[in-house]
Amino acid sequence: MYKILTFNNISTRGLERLPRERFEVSSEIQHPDAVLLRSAKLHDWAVPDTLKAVGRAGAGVNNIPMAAMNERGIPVFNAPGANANAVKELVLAGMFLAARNICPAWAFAQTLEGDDAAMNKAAEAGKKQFTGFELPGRTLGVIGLGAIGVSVANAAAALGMKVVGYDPKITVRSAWNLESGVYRAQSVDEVMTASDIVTLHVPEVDETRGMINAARLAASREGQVLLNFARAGIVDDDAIIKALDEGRLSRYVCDFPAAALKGHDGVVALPHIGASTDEAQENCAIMAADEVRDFLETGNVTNAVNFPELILPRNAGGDRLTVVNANVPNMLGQISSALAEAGLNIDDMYNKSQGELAYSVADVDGTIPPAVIERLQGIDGVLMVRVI
Ligand SMILES: NC(=O)c1ccc[n+]([C@@H]2O[C@H](COP(=O)([O-])OP(=O)(O)OC[C@H]3O[C@@H](n4cnc5c(N)ncnc54)[C@H](O)[C@@H]3O)[C@@H](O)[C@H]2O)c1
Ligand SMILES: O=C(O)CC[C@@H](O)C(=O)O
Repeated sequence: MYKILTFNNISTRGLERLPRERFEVSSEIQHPDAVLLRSAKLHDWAVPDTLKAVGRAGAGVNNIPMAAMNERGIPVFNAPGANANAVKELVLAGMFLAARNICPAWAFAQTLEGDDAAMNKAAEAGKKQFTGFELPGRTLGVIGLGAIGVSVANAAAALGMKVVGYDPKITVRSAWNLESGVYRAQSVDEVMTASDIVTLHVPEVDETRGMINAARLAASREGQVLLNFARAGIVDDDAIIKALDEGRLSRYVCDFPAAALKGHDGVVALPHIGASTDEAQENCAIMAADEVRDFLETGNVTNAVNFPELILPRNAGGDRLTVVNANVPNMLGQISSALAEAGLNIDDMYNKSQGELAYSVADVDGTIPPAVIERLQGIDGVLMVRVI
């Protein structure tokens, strides 16, 4: 029986993928084999020795202590693209909100008083302050052309916008999916100066933290609208307020309320609802649950951000050994020697590496004795050993 600890509300459609006869799933489990979570922050969590996998029912993994997971040889699975449509739709809503001054116009309408005639008269008199602009012909800058960025870029192109995109590590898949008319910028600065509206779709990592800062905003196109449905840390909130006050930015629409932003007329801050649709929550939960289940039951890896993709069809017969180790020389030799010395033959084996980690799955022709497991665990650089 595998034990799965949940940290957030995970859609029941996802939890149903973990059959109760083989998986115990609860938010109060001790000694979990795996966790499923959304945005809960695990940085201060004492990682239990029993943990073998993390399933993030979403895209971003900045709430997970990746270094600690790598040190223990624990894969972190996520759900790439599973909430991209939900975020794209909210980004489009954000563009329309900003272009048509919908939030202040709505706030104004709520202040109207009197009978219908008086309200109508005041509405007609006041509406000129909310004159906006239309999107066709305007330039949208998209920073980060992954699942969400590509989806937003294509939708904006379909609305008649010019689109400028920047992503130095764009994948072949994203490049294939991207509208051919999207102009490829060479830098963040180029996007900032070329665009009427800029939208951010990068992960929060060291390289992107504080990416939109005072210098970049000072050089941006005057009156720009900035949309941030990626992560709070990518943007310097104090610099945003200054840019709004100076008119460099006309509106900042984001998914991340913060003290520095509160109460400013130019800010529309939503409560991190980019992925909050039934469809996205189900897609993410199903994908993460399937990935974690497959890893626990077969050792196969799909969509782990820190592990190589590895799928080895099960060779019927003996045990399956999985080993995670530091990506250094002579590990495979030591692993196969330990098996050979115990008289075990390897029927099938697959080894791959990614970054600092290497992962091996081997099907052997018998039962792996506890002494061999202990020996494997004792090899310098071996981080995790499992027999399935
Ligand atoms: N508001 C929400 O609820 C919500 C929902 C989903 C995702 N997100 C955030 O959006 C981010 C993007 O999601 P996604 O599904 O598109 O992820 P993704 O991995 O498909 O795409 C991210 C893209 O950013 C690019 N990138 C990385 N560093 C870059 C840099 N310095 N400059 C330009 N591009 C860079 C990558 O090459 C990649 O193509 C997530 O990491 C997450 O933080 C927020
Ligand atoms: O689970 C959520 O609601 C948010 C998820 C989102 O931030 C993500 O990175 O996928």
